[in-house]
Amino acid sequence: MTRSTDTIAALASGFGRSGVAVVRISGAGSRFVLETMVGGLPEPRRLSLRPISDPATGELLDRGLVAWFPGPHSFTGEDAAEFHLHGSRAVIAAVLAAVTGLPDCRVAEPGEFTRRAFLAGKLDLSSVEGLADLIDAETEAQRRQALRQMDGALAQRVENWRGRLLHALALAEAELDFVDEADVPEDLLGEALVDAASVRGEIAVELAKGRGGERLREGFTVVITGPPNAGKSTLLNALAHRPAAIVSPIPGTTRDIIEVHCDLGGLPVVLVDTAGLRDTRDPIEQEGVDRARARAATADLVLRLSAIDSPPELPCQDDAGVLHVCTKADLGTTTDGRGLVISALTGAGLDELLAAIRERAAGALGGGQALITRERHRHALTDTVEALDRAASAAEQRLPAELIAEDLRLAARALGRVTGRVDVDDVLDRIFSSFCIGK
Ligand SMILES: Nc1nc2c(c(=O)[nH]1)N(C=O)[C@@H](CNc1ccc(C(=O)N[C@@H](CCC(=O)O)C(=O)O)cc1)CN2
Ligand SMILES: Nc1nc2c(ncn2[C@@H]2O[C@H](COP(=O)(O)OP(=O)(O)OP(=O)(O)O)[C@@H](O)[C@H]2O)c(=O)[nH]1
Ligand SMILES: [Mg+2]
Repeated sequence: MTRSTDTIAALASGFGRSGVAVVRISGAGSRFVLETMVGGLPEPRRLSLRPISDPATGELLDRGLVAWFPGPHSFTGEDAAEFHLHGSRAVIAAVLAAVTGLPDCRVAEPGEFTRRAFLAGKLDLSSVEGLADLIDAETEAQRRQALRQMDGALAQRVENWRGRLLHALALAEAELDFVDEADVPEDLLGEALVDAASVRGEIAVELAKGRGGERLREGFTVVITGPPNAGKSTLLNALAHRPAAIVSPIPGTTRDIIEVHCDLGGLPVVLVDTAGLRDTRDPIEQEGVDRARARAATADLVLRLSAIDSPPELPCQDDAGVLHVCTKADLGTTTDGRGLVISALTGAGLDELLAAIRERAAGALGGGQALITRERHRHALTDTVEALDRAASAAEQRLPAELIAEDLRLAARALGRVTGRVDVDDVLDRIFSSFCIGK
């Protein structure tokens, strides 16, 4: 049903009512769509105001801006078109129905425009991922990282490494060709191994930088824990600036995990409210407590709350993953050694708490210069380093040059997975299925 030769159409702008909505079309039938719905092809790559009508009935559907992008110089590489419409549900629905009613035209699958752009060689796989991240970016730091990757920062670096490894491989193979001859020009294999070692070193530096790039995509997770009634939900609401969680004086109010995405000075932080930790006979509350413990175990940072008018859980020593917070400061004064002191009621201490979270997040997310932004990249680069290590140890053991060449080949191949030069089929569906429709 979903042929790659079909002409595809989709709403590219957000769903629901908007000022202007963009319907995108790509494929060989784009020309026919324009001829039948706007009476001809407008000037390429310019917006032209045109009446848009239903080809079946001739009824006017909207008066909008229309663009024509003849292939191969389009986003997908195919003939493509756009309708910039008045953004009502009715106009969008009518235009999409009209387009997809034409022969060999259908609604696009999620990510299908970008998939076609990739298959046409317009984007490499890491740029596709960067594009997906750019669409999902919620904060400034995420936008910068995504744009850098979309623009090829990772691809260029990986292609540089791969080119050098392919050169080293060529040297190793040349040595193979020379084995039977008396005068091997130089130590070709030795030179190949020196080059490979320098590539290995550069990749290892990137791998050693930590998971800042991956964390920046996902957000720095801060889990609020503590006994019932400590003021966890109240703190979440105060930091989120909205009543995301129910607050009440009854201990055991929160059961489900509640997540709020925040922008802390450009850094993505996911704040998580959890059930108060206590032993309980209520099976539903117990499930909440179990979930709270599990979530805290995977947090980047745990805020361990205790109210000033209840005994603290000693000791209150902060460590890399835990910050102790004493809540309800407006109710008392004995705060010695109980960590940061706040009152969600008066707002006291909240700025200090936010600064402490931001500082930890900034440390964990790195300087925003990471090349590795996904586990997929980390895997491929780790495989590359392992193959290069095998090549080096084979050389040390004076094993046949064929074996060394084979490991160099495997190393280059692992790098090729990052940009999608090799082994793409298994990752394509995974990457494109995370796209929204119209991209
Ligand atoms: N209206 C509209 N805005 C948009 C997009 C779009 O498709 N439509 N984009 C969609 O993501 C982004 C812009 N990205 C684009 C990337 C390449 C081409 C393109 O036509 N490339 C051709 C020609 C390049 C040129 O002549 O400068 C090519 O690569 O051959 C268009 C948009 C964001 N804004
Ligand atoms: N005076 C004062 N009361 C507070 C403060 N923060 C929370 N409270 C009150 O403490 C009670 C419990 O607050 P919650 O935020 O629901 O506490 P919780 O830790 O989420 O409780 P559970 O969901 O039951 O685990 C509510 O009545 C809040 O209004 C504060 O800073 N000062
Ligand atoms: Mg609560």
